[in-house]
Amino acid sequence: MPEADDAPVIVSSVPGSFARSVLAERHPALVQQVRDAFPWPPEQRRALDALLASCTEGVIEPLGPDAHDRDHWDAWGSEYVGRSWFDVPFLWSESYFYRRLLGATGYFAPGPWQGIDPFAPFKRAELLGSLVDDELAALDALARRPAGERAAACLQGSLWGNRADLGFAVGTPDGARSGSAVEDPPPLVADESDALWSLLPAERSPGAVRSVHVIADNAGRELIPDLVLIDHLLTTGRADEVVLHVKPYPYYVSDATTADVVDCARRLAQASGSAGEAGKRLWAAMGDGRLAVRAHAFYCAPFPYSEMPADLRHEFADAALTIVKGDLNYRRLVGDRLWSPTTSFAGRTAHFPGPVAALRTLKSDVIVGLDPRTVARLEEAGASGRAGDGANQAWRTSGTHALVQVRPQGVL
Ligand SMILES: O=P(O)(O)OC[C@H]1O[C@](O)(CO)[C@@H](O)[C@@H]1O
Repeated sequence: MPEADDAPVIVSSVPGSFARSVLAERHPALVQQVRDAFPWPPEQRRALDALLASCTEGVIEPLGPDAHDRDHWDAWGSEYVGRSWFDVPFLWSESYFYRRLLGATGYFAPGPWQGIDPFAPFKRAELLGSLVDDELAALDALARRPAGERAAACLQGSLWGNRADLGFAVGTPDGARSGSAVEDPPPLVADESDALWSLLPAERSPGAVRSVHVIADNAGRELIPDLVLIDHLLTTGRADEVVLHVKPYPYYVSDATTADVVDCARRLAQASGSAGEAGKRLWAAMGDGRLAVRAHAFYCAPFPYSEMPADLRHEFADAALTIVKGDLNYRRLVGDRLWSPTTSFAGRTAHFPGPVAALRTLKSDVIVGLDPRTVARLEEAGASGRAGDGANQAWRTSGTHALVQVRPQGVL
């Protein structure tokens, strides 16, 4: 696989590819699930049916003339209009699919369905589920452990929370996957946790305010451990303030919006024991500005982070560290291309305006920053960890593996 900047952009037209399966199987299944999840009026049902036909057999059509963001999407990809969804960059077609799905449900248009999150029933079921109760109760035992162990556990919880996303469950044979309560996770394929902590020492002399940014991924069982990690950073003095970046509208099924942050903070604050204490601290931190939420329009744009606008660049440049969560953010961070897995992570993230860490379980073909022995071991073992199971690339997409990769500023 190529290492140069001209590594092939991932498209969905390659038979048997992961990207093809997302468009051919996952998107139609999702349209059906959203259609069934609400008593939509006829107009929305017709629009969802039209989207289903378009994304499976049709071509990309422009947004309607009244769409508030028509100009944006014209600028972002008018050259794709009239082409098959499968033939354009995977990152673009997925992003546009979610934009169209929300358009079909009336999310953007003035009227009674405006602002209704079509994925809310799935998010709500997860947040109210007993798995969250178990994960919150586990925080009591964590509170009794030494500081170093607590830090490591908070980081692991946030990392493996990425395995619990709902979009990933759509179309999988078992319908859902285990999440942050991973019993016995395999070793990380890259573990630069020490470098991450070294950027945020707890002991330090008084000085400038230290900001940490977290680019969130999924709500629910991922965002709760993210918030626990944020609480840990704030209470241990590793961060003076945290900025949590979320999506400006529902996206990729379970991606967190501001409403989801509030729901998760409330779920924590209403829990008993250590979880409740953390929740109340987080609630207070949001109230006094030590925990701020941002929902920049760029987070739903179909582009890599190398193309982020100047105002976001400016924010990250001043951060002690930006933690980038999840698979989609990883694709946007390093570029949605078929890189050689040994391509340098520092090189691929050199565009990022400040120290950056990726916490991600592997759910797509994009991967960089591995050492050759790890690649050989993964390709030998396939997805399951059993040698010779015949699925030697599945480790990239199965969500069973995870990584912590860090680029401290200035290391290229
Ligand atoms: O929630 P995450 O970790 O960003 O994962 C979402 C992943 O799901 C997919 O969209 C497939 O549906 C991947 O392409 C994407 O990267």
